[in-house]
Amino acid sequence: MLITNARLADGRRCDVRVDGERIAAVEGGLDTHADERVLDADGDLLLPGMIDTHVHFREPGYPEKETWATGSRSAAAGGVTTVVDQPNTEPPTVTGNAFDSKAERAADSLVDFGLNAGVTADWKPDELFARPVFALGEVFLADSTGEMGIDADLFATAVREAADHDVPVTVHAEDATVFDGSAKERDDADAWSAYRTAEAEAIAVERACAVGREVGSGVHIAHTSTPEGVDAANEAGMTCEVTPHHLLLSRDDLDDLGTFGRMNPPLRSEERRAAVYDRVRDGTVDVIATDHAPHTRAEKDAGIWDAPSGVPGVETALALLLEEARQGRLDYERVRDLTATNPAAVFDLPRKGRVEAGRDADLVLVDPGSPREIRGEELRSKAGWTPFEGWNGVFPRWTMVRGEMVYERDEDGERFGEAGGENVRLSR
Ligand SMILES: NC(=O)N[C@@H](CC(=O)O)C(=O)O
Ligand SMILES: [Zn+2]
Ligand SMILES: [Zn+2]
Repeated sequence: MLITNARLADGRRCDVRVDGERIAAVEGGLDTHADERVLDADGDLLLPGMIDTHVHFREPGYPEKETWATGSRSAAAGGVTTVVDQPNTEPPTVTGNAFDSKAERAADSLVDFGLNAGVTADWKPDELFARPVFALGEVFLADSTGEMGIDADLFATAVREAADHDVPVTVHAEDATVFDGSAKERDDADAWSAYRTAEAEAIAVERACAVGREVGSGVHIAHTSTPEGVDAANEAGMTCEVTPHHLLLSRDDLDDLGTFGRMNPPLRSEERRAAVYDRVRDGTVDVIATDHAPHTRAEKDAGIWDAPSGVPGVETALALLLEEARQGRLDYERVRDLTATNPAAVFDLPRKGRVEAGRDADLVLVDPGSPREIRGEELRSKAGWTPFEGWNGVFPRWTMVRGEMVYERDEDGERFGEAGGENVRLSR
């Protein structure tokens, strides 16, 4: 297959030859081979597919919230070619059997995937590390959906075990001992942000990084929501990720969002949001990941202390970032690095993350000048809602995973490919 007349994030014009699952060449003026399929990119932007290192696809256990089939369609339509699933399913992914049963469900995935292993008091590290685990994580330092919060001793043990097996660790860093209990008297949506304080994140990030340094290994901080958290991770020499919702939404949006804006860590002040954005723009933040955490409308439509935490996001992340780039607030190379090149480097995926000969043909084509309005009910996630209702997003014309089209949109409508996703820790 030859993709002609593409523009890369760095502005280069080129053709891209795809041979089977891999990129064979990236050059200007490649000649078409006999019988070769030609895809004209019409000068549009060709990016490496997004590697979303943080999704909750909910199987096994909660198929009413999401399945691998629906979650991965949402990913494909959003330009995400690899997803990494988190362990707070039912059963939690803390034993060999639980990992195996999740791997069976993941066979429904349209896109490539990683499967994380979790840590609870009764986890089985030997069983887990004998399997193709993507990372240990998210390791919960405080309770979130699934109530998998653990204590400091178990965390230190877990980081040591992971280092022994050369497996990366990702951390949900909040410290419940510094949550503000006085907020519990309120029942407005902002009470959640008042309760789970910014300080609770900073303290937990520092603690997690200190353990990483002691053990002599890296930890990756999931969904950092404050400039203090980002800076603490960065100063300790660790990596971190930011979600689109912490980048683009703040406590000021909670009047509109209500309990649909409840997530962990919670939305922060407009000042903190803007400071996080600065750190995303200047490269202090390594990765954008969605923490795609679908819950049904019915579940979210509850009081602030009863609604589950989490928002969907795998389909809208890259589209929102490309709209930020269209508006001139980010550049395309930064978007590429945050969504593909950096996650591939941080999590050691040498075949992913770049439009370069030898890498997997995980590719997304977008017309960067043509945004579309986001409508929750049109997204493929079972959630059927989004905190970005009515925002603009620049969505893919097509998405390809290892040379296979998984999503295409044109004047004739939309088409999805077949389930063919592979575990990225196998055979690599
Ligand atoms: N972020 C959330 O608010 N919720 C996540 C869990 C998590 O990532 O902490 C979920 O699984 O629902
Ligand atoms: Zn989390
Ligand atoms: Zn999460």
